[in-house]
Amino acid sequence: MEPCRLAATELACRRGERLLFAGLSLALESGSACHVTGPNGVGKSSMIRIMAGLLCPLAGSVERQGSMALLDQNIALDEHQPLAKALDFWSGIDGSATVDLARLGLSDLLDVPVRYLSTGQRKRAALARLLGQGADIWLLDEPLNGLDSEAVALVEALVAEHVAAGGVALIASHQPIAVAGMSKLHLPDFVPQDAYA
Ligand SMILES: Nc1ncnc2c1ncn2[C@@H]1O[C@H](COP(=O)(O)OP(=O)(O)OP(=O)(O)O)[C@@H](O)[C@H]1O
Repeated sequence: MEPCRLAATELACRRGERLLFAGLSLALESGSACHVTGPNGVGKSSMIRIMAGLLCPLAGSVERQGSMALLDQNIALDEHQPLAKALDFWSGIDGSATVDLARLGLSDLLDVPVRYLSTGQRKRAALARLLGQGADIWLLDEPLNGLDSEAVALVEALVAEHVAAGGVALIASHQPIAVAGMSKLHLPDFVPQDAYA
């Protein structure tokens, strides 16, 4: 994997009338991961979307070096297609990264239409999409939602492997996630609202 980097400098984010965070900085170099924590509504998903370039910050900047993949609640798979076909559509676009569908527990589900997949199965399918992209930088928004304990351990292993291979991972999750060496960024519950008045 080529060296990659994801950094934010002095980010601020406002949603509606509320300033969610301000003065937020971080720098993730190749081979590092960060767990963004904080209670519901503090702005974890908003931060991930800013890092992905999908949401404009109120202030600050983001630096990205390397290809990026985003895993969130939208799995972007055709609900009407069997899982194999829905995944094939993207592998035709993403390229040739090989995905071990058996490891993800998807081998027996390939002929099932995406709309019939359970919550955890959908998340596993989203992980297949993530791995298929072969991206340097992973942005994961609540990747453990809906997963059983075995699948949680699998996600932890996948992140550890990605980081060991020189990738970067930024993970927003209110659940504990065990990856050796991963840093933590706790978004504050209280932010003075007059900082950018
Ligand atoms: N499009 C929007 N317009 C206005 N406010 C929004 C919008 N999207 C989100 N918000 C608000 O921004 C705040 C932060 O939302 P966000 O989803 O980033 O939080 P979160 O920390 O990821 O929460 P959770 O742990 O519940 O997933 C919430 O109060 C939410 O209502």
